[in-house]
Amino acid sequence: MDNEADVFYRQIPKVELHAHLNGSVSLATMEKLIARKPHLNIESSRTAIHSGQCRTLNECFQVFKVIHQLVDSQEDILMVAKAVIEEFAADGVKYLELRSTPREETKTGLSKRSYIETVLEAIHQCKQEEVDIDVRFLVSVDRRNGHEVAMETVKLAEDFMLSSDGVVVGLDLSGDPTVGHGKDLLPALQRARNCGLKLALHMSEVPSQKEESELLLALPPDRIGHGTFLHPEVGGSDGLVDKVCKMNIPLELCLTSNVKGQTVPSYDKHHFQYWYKRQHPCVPCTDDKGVFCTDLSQEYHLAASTFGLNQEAVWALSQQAIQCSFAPEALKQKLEQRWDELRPHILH
Ligand SMILES: CC(C)=CCNc1ncnc2c1ncn2[C@@H]1O[C@H](COP(=O)(O)O)[C@@H](O)[C@H]1O
Ligand SMILES: [Zn+2]
Repeated sequence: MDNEADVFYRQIPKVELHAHLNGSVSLATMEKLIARKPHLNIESSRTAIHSGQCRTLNECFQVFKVIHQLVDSQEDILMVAKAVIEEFAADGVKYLELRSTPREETKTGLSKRSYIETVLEAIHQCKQEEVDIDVRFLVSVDRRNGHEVAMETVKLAEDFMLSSDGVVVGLDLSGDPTVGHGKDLLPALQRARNCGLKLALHMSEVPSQKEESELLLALPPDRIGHGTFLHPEVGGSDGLVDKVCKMNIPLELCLTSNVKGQTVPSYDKHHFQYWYKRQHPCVPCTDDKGVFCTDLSQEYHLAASTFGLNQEAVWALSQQAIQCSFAPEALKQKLEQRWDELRPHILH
């Protein structure tokens, strides 16, 4: 990618709505963690998928297991979360919704509650240090862990929504899409929705989740992660597409993640095209910038170069993401203003 274009994508203000904390850990931070835990004997090549490499979905999920071994104490989480926030800010991200699955680790005394508290502390410290980014947090439910854990996580998210000064805004449903069924998690997701948590749900990330997607759409979610197999050309249906369009549910689209995870065969076949052509709200996101060796500027650059978007269109894409966020109205307005002020300096 040439330099001049690179500068443009880095300069434009951006909104990141789909970033898993432990998948976003950079190589530099990973090396610090590895140095802290030499006994684990983990090589940094095992925690990322480099350019040109592709892995099966199953292999990708193994990577998270390795990372979780390296990030298992409050000290680790604080370091990782601060670094991730600072890196997004350095990439020109002005508003970030970070998501993570609360975990407990008996050997380090980590509880699910202290896990969330530590992420919130990292967000707080970045604010105090005047890192130029607004951060909100989504609590993740790992679909693999079933109904009971999901319900427990929702209750925790509810508590923090009420006590975190508006930092905890929603719930994410994620985890290996080939494991578990969304129908078992409906009561927990319904409860989250009823108490005012926003829902960002991974949906149709793999084929043959049509029935599950129907059920999840009935909630309905406030945003959809991936939605790779929703449309009829790839085994979804017009019915699913109609619902998503009628309810105007934004899609979080992660090009590199889908290509490296091999759910999409190549960039030009990415479903960004399908939805963008329909003028449906599409938000480019990184998913796991550490694991997939990308950043948000690169994702915008890829979308633009693959689908022929000019600078105006790229700007509109990044601005549209503000309205797709779970930020309160006042913050959305502040961000819109920021975009308007920056525009004449960046767009020529
Ligand atoms: C394997 C692959 C292609 C990944 C991209 N697609 C994904 N689909 C579903 N869940 C995900 C994905 N990437 C990350 N996650 C979730 O995020 C977790 C890592 O971040 P965290 O520990 O929640 O902070 C993973 O264990 C998984 O539960
Ligand atoms: Zn994801």
